[in-house]
This record gives sequence, C-alpha cells and structure tokens, in this order.
Amino acid sequence: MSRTPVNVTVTGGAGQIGYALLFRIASGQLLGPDVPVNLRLLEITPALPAAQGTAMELNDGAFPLLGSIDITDDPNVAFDGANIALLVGARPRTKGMERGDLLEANGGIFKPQGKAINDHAADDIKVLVVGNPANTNALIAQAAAPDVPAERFTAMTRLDHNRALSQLSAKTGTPVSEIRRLTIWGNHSATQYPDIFHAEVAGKNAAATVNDETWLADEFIPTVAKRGAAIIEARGASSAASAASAAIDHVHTWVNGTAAGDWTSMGIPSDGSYGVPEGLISSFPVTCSGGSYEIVQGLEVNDFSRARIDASVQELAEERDAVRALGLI
Ligand SMILES: NC(=O)c1ccc[n+]([C@@H]2O[C@H](COP(=O)([O-])OP(=O)(O)OC[C@H]3O[C@@H](n4cnc5c(N)ncnc54)[C@H](O)[C@@H]3O)[C@@H](O)[C@H]2O)c1
Ligand SMILES: O=C(O)C[C@H](O)C(=O)O
Repeated sequence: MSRTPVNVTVTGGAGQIGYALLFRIASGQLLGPDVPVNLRLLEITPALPAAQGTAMELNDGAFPLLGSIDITDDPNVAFDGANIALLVGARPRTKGMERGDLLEANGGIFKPQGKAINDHAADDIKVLVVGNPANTNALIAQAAAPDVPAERFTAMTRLDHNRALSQLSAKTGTPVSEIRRLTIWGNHSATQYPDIFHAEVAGKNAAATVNDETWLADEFIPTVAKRGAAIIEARGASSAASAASAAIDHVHTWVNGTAAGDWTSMGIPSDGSYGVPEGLISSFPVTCSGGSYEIVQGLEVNDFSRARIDASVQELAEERDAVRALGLI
C-alpha cells in the first residue's frame, strides 16, 4: 500500500456511535477501499479503559487499511496532524438541564477542541460535528479556530437526509436509489425542514408525485424531524448505528463527491444564500467535488418552504446569540 495514511480523529470513541463508527472507518468505508487510515481516539479520562477495549477489538478485526490506533484524553495530542476530525463526544442533556446549561457544558468541550484543531491539525483538516446540538457546537469549534478556513467546520444533517429518503421511498414505493435532490434546511433539531419540492422520484418531481400536502405537513415533516426522539423512545438510547452510517456518508461524499445530477445536505457556515444569515451553521443543499462543497443555487423557495426554513434559522440564530452571551464565540 503506497498511499500515505489519512489521520482520522474521533472524539467520544468509547461511546455508542463510536462503537458503530470506528469499525467502518477501519474497513475503508469512510474514505475509500484503497485509503489507509490512522485512528486517534479522544476520550475523557474515565472512559480511556473503554476506548482501549474498543481499540483491542479494532486490532482483532485485522483490517488491512488500519495503521495505528492512538488513544488520549488530551485534545492537543488527538488532533495533532489530523486530516479528518469527527467530533462525536458531547455532553448529553440530563434531567433538569436547561438549554443554556447544555450549550454551556458543550462549550467547555467544543471550544478547547476547536483551539486544538486550530493549533495542531493538518492544513487540509475537515471537521464533522455529530455531538448535539451539532450546528451550534460546530459554530463554537469554528470560532475557536480562526486560522482554519471556516468552511472546514460542518455539522451533521445527513442522518435527517437519509431519514427523509427512507420516508419518501416508503410513501412512493420507489427505491432510495431512485430518489435525488432532497434537501434538509436549517438546524439538526425538531425545527429542521426536509424539503421535497425540488426532489425527484424516479425522474419525476417528488412533491407532484406525492400530491398530498396534508401528508407532507402532518406526516412526512414531523416524522423526519422528530425521528431522533422516536428512536430514543423505542430504543431507550439515541440513534447510534444510523448516526454512524450518516457520518460515514457525510465525509465520504465530502471527500469523494456527489453523484452527477444529485446533491446532499450538510450543515455548513452560511454565505448568506437563501436568506440564511452569514456565519450561521445551517443545513443546505450542496454538491461536492474535489474535496470541496458548494451550495446549490437558484432553487425557487415557495411560501410553504420559506416559513419553515425561516423558523429553523431563527432557532439557530437564538442558539448563536445564547453561546455569544456565554462568551463561547
Ligand atoms: N447529528 C446527529 O444526527 C446525531 C445523531 C445521533 C446522536 N447525535 C449526538 O451524538 C452524540 C454522541 O452520541 P452517543 O450515542 O455516541 O453518546 P454516548 O454517551 O454513548 O457517547 C459519548 C461519548 O463521548 C465521550 N465524551 C464526553 N465528553 C467528551 C470530551 N470532552 N472529549 C471526548 N469525548 C467525550 C463520553 O465519554 C462518551 O464515551 C450525542 O450528543 C448525541 O446527541 C447526533
Ligand atoms: O441524540 C439525540 O437527541 C437524537 C439524535 O440527534 C438523532 O437525531 O437521532
């Protein structure tokens, strides 16, 4: 194998998403079947033994593409030379915790991680934030990394995108492979807006094919937007394998590109497109090519969509204002 290994740092490596994610990275599904990887796992000190256990299992997988595995509780070590950073570890909301408390607790995680990325990561670093609240955690990390181009910080809405694909597939009886151009707009939260007005189902407009605004407003959108809560209710724990799968999809698409004629959804720093205030990390339709992404321009936004995009963006602006008030950005 002649290629230089890619350094992939995963935070929260001992958690449940980490357990589903790391083996797929090691097997080549993140970057490609010919790309060797070195793994760095960042965990909190008490979780280091559990991370060691996961590393033992990774070794036992005898993955041909897997070089080294390093485990640390020091962000400066974890992000040293990192090419890809998957920020999964986060402080979950616990009983009695207000939204502001959650943002503050996560600020204590994502601000130092952003600084460590700024100071130690490789020049081509690409960051995906999975840990919730993902969009605002990405904003905190990005603000702490002024020397890294802002567009390298992204938040995961690919799970929402995949959920929307699956729901539309079930409604129309069309395989997901024949659905294109779906969009998730806004925040990875219950305010997100899954948009099918520009989507295609087997080459035909999805909204026209479905032709059922009641289903769209009362079933499709709430099912996708509240799917995370429904999984927690059913499993007693938040989504893990599907979240890991979406993280793989997000980075794979970012690095290897979108298919011709299709796009994907990524939480990215807004450039002001579609009336989303510049700098907010909001989900947009994007195409990827050559390791970069671009917002799909020129889509008509009807009144139905406008109201829903604006509501989610408003929530993002409130989260930004809250972390600004806490001095986190
Ligand atoms: N964006 C999405 O679509 C999406 C989907 C599912 C879950 N999530 C979020 O992903 C996060 C992780 O979920 P999980 O199920 O793996 O949780 P988990 O509790 O099983 O694992 C989290 C891990 O992060 C570690 N951790 C905590 N603080 C850390 C720090 N400062 N540095 C490094 N590691 C740290 C913990 O020790 C733990 O091992 C949660 O915030 C969850 O809400 C996001
Ligand atoms: O962890 C959560 O709160 C839910 C998660 O973000 C999900 O969408 O499954």
